[in-house]
Amino acid sequence: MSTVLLEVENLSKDFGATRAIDELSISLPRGEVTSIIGPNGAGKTTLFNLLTGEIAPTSGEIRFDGDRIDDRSPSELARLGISRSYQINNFFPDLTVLENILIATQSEDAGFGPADFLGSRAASPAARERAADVIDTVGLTDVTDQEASLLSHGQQRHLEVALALALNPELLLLDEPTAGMSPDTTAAMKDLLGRLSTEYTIVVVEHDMEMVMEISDRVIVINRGSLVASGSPTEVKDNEAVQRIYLGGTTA
Ligand SMILES: Nc1ncnc2c1ncn2[C@@H]1O[C@H](COP(=O)(O)OP(=O)(O)OP(=O)(O)O)[C@@H](O)[C@H]1O
Repeated sequence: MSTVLLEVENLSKDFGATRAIDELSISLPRGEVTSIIGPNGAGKTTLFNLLTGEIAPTSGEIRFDGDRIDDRSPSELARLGISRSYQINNFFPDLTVLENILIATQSEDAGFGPADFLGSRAASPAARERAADVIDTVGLTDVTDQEASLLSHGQQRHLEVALALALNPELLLLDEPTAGMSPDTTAAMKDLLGRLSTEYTIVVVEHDMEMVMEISDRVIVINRGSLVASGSPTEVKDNEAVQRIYLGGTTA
């Protein structure tokens, strides 16, 4: 088994005259936590959307476990073992935590949507067990039967991660998991990512530099769609080109 799980080679993405990703090549080892950082407009969200199949590249290749995936849809990628969390709320607000997770678990079957959901009691014992595991992992067991809309902001962000975990991924892509969180809930998310890092390969786009430095095995810095630096948090922090980009500032 190769140590490299995800490879990006000469990847470019143009939006009209804007080149958002410019001949980018990176490779992500299996089992590591990689954070992607860069200043506003650097191309982080575009790269994330390319990795998750939301948009197609203009040129270049993305490979997962050796196979090309740059022409695959998000649901095909989910079946291959790549799942993502969203910055925006991606759950059904009127359904409970358990019901949301059960829908995500079953949505691996093509075309399955909330209208096909017969209720949590109709779910198979295996699906219920998987859902309970995922809910326990993210620390939402106490609110299993609460409507998602009634959860706190921090709990809703944890539910977003749980939805990605419900698909049983190998690679977990997290889009700003601590966006808008208080220091307490940020600490809870940091704990969760620490626990998940023993089981999954994780890619995070994150603005909270303290968190990036704490949770990452590797940090990839991009600017204007190109690679600026890649290495351990300390290597990247000490890199002159990185320091120039951030002009001594501490936020992404
Ligand atoms: N759908 C689009 N249409 C046109 N231009 C786009 C589109 N999406 C992104 N861009 C442009 O591509 C470049 C990279 O944007 P992107 O959102 O990927 O950066 P980012 O690093 O995620 O920024 P931020 O930290 O501000 O979210 C920017 O110049 C942006 O204006």
